Formats: sequence, structure tokens, C-alpha cells
Amino acid sequence: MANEPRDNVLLEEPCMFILENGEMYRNPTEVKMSQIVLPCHANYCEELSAGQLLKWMDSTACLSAERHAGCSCITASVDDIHFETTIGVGQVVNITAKVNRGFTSSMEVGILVSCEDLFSNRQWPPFATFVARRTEAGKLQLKQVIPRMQAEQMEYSLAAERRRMRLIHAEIINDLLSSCSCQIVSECLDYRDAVPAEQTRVESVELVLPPHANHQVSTFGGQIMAWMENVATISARLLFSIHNMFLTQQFSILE
Ligand SMILES: CC(=O)SCCNC(=O)CCNC(=O)[C@H](O)C(C)(C)COP(=O)(O)OP(=O)(O)OC[C@H]1O[C@@H](n2cnc3c(N)ncnc32)[C@H](O)[C@@H]1OP(=O)(O)O
Repeated sequence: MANEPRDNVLLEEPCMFILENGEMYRNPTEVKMSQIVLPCHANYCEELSAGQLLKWMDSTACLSAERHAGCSCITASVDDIHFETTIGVGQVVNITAKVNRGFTSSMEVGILVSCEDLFSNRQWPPFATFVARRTEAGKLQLKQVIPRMQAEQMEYSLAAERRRMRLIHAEIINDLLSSCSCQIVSECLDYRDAVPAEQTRVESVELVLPPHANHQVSTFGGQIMAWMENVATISARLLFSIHNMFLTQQFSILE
């Protein structure tokens, strides 16, 4: 995020809780970041772009992972994310990340995104997996996370199940790709107004510059996701404009 204004970034202190035994507790892996959405973070609709939000989420989650691992970590995957509301310029986005569970060298980081103001109760919780970088000595064995609060204990249990699903999901997608046949093409021919996929194809070539790199001097995951989101948006808009053109032609024929 080196190319972005820094003065709107607010790293907050993690929450303190009092446990049943009276002990004060705060999760040592918790990282909180607040951002004011400025015009430079918005898309053409003047709403926070998904790519920008992914960058912030990735940076916050990476910091949490590195706090736990005590070394450099890389984003291995990010689970499904559902953007349920739009966030406008001037609103404040709060992002909280904490390590739910460490496995061997990987760990699940839970990320909570909420938006202050209009949608005060709207929150969505995606999960990302970060991996501690290998050293010359080989793969790192992470220390275990000790869940202290009831909510942390629940996330700890669920993290193992989510990891199992994540790894199975990756296998299923690989199997699907290798067994995919041309049957789909003949299915599409049934649609009269089908658009050739080629017409929605967008290719983007990005030169990796210092502002795209993280503190480890490699392109950070959030930046890659932001580029992907950009290309996907243009592709979706192409399909939309092709359809609009098709409808306009249909109407002019009818007139
Ligand atoms: C902070 C940033 O922005 S970093 C920049 C963006 N990220 C990157 O560039 C990452 C590029 N990817 C990589 O370097 C590699 O694919 C890695 C390191 C993530 C994984 O490499 P692999 O050769 O699969 O390593 P390996 O088999 O030892 O697996 C390491 C761990 O990652 C986990 N892992 C690997 N791929 C995935 C995945 N897609 N989803 C979840 N976990 C994964 C494995 O389960 C394993 O966990 P464990 O050690 O707790 O058992």
C-alpha cells in the first residue's frame, strides 16, 4: 500500500476482556485496522472497490499471521467472500484479523469486516490461510494457538473442519479441470442470444513496481486479488454492453 495516503490508516489497540477468573485478556494475534474510504479507493460508481478492500484485508490478516508465527508469512488462499453491501466514499471500514488456529506451517486467519455508519450491524467474516515462509532449516512448525474465550474455542474447532473442506475443495476443482469435456459447448449452442466467450475476454499485463510489493518485497496477495477484480469487472461490463447492444438491435428491428 506504499502508493496510498497513509494518514487515513488507523491501527487500533485490540479489545481487552475480563475472563471468568478475573484475568485481563487480549488476543495476542488480533490486529485491527480502520480506513476512511477516499475517492482514490472508489470505483466508477463511487463505491469502495472490491479490489481495494481485498488489499486492506490481506494486509491486516498478514500482520496477524506474522504476529503469531514470528516470521514472514505468505497468503496461500482466501475462502469465499460475499460482498453483501456497498460501502461509499466517506464511510469507515473496520477490519479485524486474528489467528483462529495454527496447523503445521499454515494457519487460518479469521477476518471481520464491518462498516461504520449506515450499516452499523453489517459484518462479514471471510477466512484466509497464511503459510510461514520456509527457512533454510525447512518447513516451520508453528506454535499452537490457545483459545481462551468461548468464541475463540468455537473458531478453533471450526478451523479444523474448514481446513479439511478447503483441501478437499482444491482437489475437487483440480479433478473437474482435468476431466472437463467439450459437452458444455454444445449446451451453450442451445441459447439463441449466446455471446462467444472470446468477446468477453480481457487480458491485463501488470508491471510489478515497488508500490505493489509488501514488506517482504514480493507482490502482495491483496494486490494480485485487486488486479483480478479489475479484469473481472471489465469482462462483466463487456458482456453487459454486448447484451445492451443486442437488445438495442432487436428493438430497432421491431420498430
Ligand atoms: C502476504 C502476501 O501478500 S504473500 C504474496 C501472495 N502469496 C504468494 O505469493 C504465495 C504463493 N504460493 C506459494 O508460495 C505456495 O503455493 C505455498 C507456500 C502457499 C504452498 O506451497 P506448497 O509447496 O504447497 O507447500 P506445502 O505443501 O509444504 O504446504 C504448506 C502448507 O500450506 C498449506 N496450503 C498449501 N496450499 C494451500 C491452499 N491453497 N489453501 C490452504 N492451505 C494451503 C498446506 O496445507 C500446508 O499446511 P501445513 O504446513 O499446516 O500442513
